[in-house]
Amino acid sequence: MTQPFGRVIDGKAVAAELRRDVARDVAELVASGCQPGLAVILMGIDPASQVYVRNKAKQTREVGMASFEHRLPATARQTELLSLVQQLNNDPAVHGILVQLPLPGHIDERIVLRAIDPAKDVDGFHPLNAGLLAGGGGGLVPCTPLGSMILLRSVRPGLRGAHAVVLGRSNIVGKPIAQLLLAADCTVTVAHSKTERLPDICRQADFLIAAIGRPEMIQGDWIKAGAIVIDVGINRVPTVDGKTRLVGDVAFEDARQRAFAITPVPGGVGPMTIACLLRNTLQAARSQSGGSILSSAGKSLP
Ligand SMILES: Nc1nc(=O)c2c([nH]1)NC[C@@H]1CN(c3ccc(C(=O)N[C@@H](CCC(=O)O)C(=O)O)cc3)C=[N+]21
Repeated sequence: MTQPFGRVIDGKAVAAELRRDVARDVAELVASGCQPGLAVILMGIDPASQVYVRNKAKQTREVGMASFEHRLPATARQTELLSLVQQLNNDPAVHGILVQLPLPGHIDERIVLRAIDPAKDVDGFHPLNAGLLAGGGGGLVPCTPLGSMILLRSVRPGLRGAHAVVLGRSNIVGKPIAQLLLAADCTVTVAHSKTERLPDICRQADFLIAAIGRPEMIQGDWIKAGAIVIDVGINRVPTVDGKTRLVGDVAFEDARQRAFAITPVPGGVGPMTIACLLRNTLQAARSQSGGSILSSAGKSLP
């Protein structure tokens, strides 16, 4: 018998399945003479970024894509970074470009993200892709929001009419997730650090998407009975024995008691982010080896 509450959503397994699908399609594309390629630019030595880049390069090769890594010192000038982006924009072997965030303080992130060819913008951060998402689809969708939607749909295929509460309003996660939920006919509330009576708003959520970056801030009694909780937070916190461990934005064990289903950290949204990056690279390679970036316009969002 399946349990009515406390189901843990296995992001690792769903991500592995998605990567298998991507690998199969990559093989097909390679057979037709195009190997998808993903280039990552890492500037400086942010620890979270290091983990991500390591996992990503390995998985890129595992699905049969070419992986290109470019490292710049934290002190490199913005013009140097921009000319590298330009070089990758013009490189036909590169179908996807990812500039690791955060960037050092002397770099204007907005200028850099706007310099990436929107057709190669596999993070989906370019304003053209953000605009296409707001307009209902057709561009490249940010990976973490895409992965969160796939996990949500893995336990609740029909999302229509449900009240989704998104905690966080970043351009990278909160806003694009809100757009995807709206496109799926949810009623969407976007809450953030200045929101008043946050626990009460959370208690109204059929779907609670936590993307605020505060370790275990969301308490068990903020969760509506039977809600689905997607925890996007990846926070490294110290343990008693002097090591560190990863926790989400949600107090997992307490929330699990009340939720219908919940994503763990690690092993939830994180692995989906990388799998979706590969999916986006495949999509980008396809449109560059044939159609335009708008060729999938009208195609339904996840
Ligand atoms: N342009 C850009 N795009 C990004 O998508 C991006 C970025 N910059 N900068 C850094 C953050 C961080 N990020 C992670 C993705 C997956 C895991 C992941 O797979 N985490 C594993 C655990 C890994 C571990 O054990 O440390 C998990 O949650 O199960 C972690 C972190 C993407 N980021």
